[in-house]
Amino acid sequence: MADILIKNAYVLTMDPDLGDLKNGTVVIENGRITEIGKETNENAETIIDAKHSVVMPGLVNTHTHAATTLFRGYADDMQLAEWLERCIWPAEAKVTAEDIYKGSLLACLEMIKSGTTSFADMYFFMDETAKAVELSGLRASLSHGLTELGNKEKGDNDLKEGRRFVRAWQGAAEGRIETMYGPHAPNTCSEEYLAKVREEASRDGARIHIHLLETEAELTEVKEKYGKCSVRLLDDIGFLGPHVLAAHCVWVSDSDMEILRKRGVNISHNVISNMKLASGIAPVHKMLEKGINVSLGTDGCASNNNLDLFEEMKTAALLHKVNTFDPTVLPARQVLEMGTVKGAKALDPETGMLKAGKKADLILVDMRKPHLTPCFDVASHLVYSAKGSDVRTTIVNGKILMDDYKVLALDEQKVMEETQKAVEELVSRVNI
Ligand SMILES: C[C@H]1O[C@@H](n2cnc3c(N)ncnc32)[C@H](O)[C@@H]1O
Ligand SMILES: [Zn+2]
Repeated sequence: MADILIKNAYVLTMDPDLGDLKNGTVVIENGRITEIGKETNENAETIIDAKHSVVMPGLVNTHTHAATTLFRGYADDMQLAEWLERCIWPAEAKVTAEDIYKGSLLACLEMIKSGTTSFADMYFFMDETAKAVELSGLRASLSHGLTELGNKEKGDNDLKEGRRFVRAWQGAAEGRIETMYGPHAPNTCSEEYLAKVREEASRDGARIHIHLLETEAELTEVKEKYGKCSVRLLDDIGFLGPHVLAAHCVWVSDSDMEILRKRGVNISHNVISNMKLASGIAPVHKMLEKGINVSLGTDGCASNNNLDLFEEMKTAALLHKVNTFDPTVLPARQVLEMGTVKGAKALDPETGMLKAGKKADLILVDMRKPHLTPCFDVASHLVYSAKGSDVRTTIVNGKILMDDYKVLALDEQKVMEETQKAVEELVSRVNI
């Protein structure tokens, strides 16, 4: 007998061979999708009637700082450098491991409730985020942020901690946790340091998560220091490859894009964070045209201010249309690909698509809502009309994390109350 049988669903498989199935079924066993089709004779321990719902792959958030839910709305409407240096970093200096645990749990809760089934994170006290991922049931690619900031000793200590974390948690939580190295950015880490991180990562067989050309200031700083931009700098030290996940890539030139394409680098587009911090507009349609793997990220809640990837999909679709004066760029299906298949390609290619053999990371979106009526085209609704709060059921690794709006692994009220309390104490310590 199978574990879960979903029936009477509109199944948006994101598999080009299968397409969408009206009135379809999905069978899940041992954490994987075993069957997809119109009908099945399978019986299952749990049967989900998905009438009036869309079943689709869970969304993949390829760049965030989960625990920064702690700083949601704490410092808005500022320049990135000033925002980091005057507000975020001083606050982060006072944060405890317990705060990070609570902030991460809140992030996991928010992601489960808004249909995100896996995410890539870069932060510190990462054991705490890993514990939150383990408890919540989500899938994640986690890295300890390495910020050298001109201080060799700090760089070495960060690298030591990053290495310890990579080795301690790789494959943990029934294989739901992947660990990565997380050098912060080419303007906060030196060339030698980046080369060292690259070497350590390849020795451990770990992948790398980095911020890349988020701001014009990074472009100028790196050019002044090295006589070339960040992408060339990284390429010249053999840093780039398909094992690299680069967040932002706002200030990339045509020749940078060519390098990123050739090296098979995965890009995380963080459209709302880039808009809020006024970092600029990443040339996403050009990157997609070149065949670069561009997925979506929310960035942290300090610069978004939520983790709702439905908002991210809509905003990405809209911004690139108005930026190019071309309403045909980033159509709904392509944006859905960025939120699912392309994100999965960056984090775990065994997810992101509903297909027999893939890991069972999927969501049910409730279509019986005023703002989703009538329905001509499901893909259009998911990108332009739906919200994270329309997700009614979330399944990761074949386990139901939210069942018809009820989160099973976490006590919602308690998670919110505890984070609120922790933040009040934290803010009284920072005193700015
Ligand atoms: C891992 C480190 O990255 C910082 N951080 C959070 N958001 C951004 C952003 N948009 N750009 C650069 N760094 C950021 C975190 O605050 C932490 O210090
Ligand atoms: Zn970031």
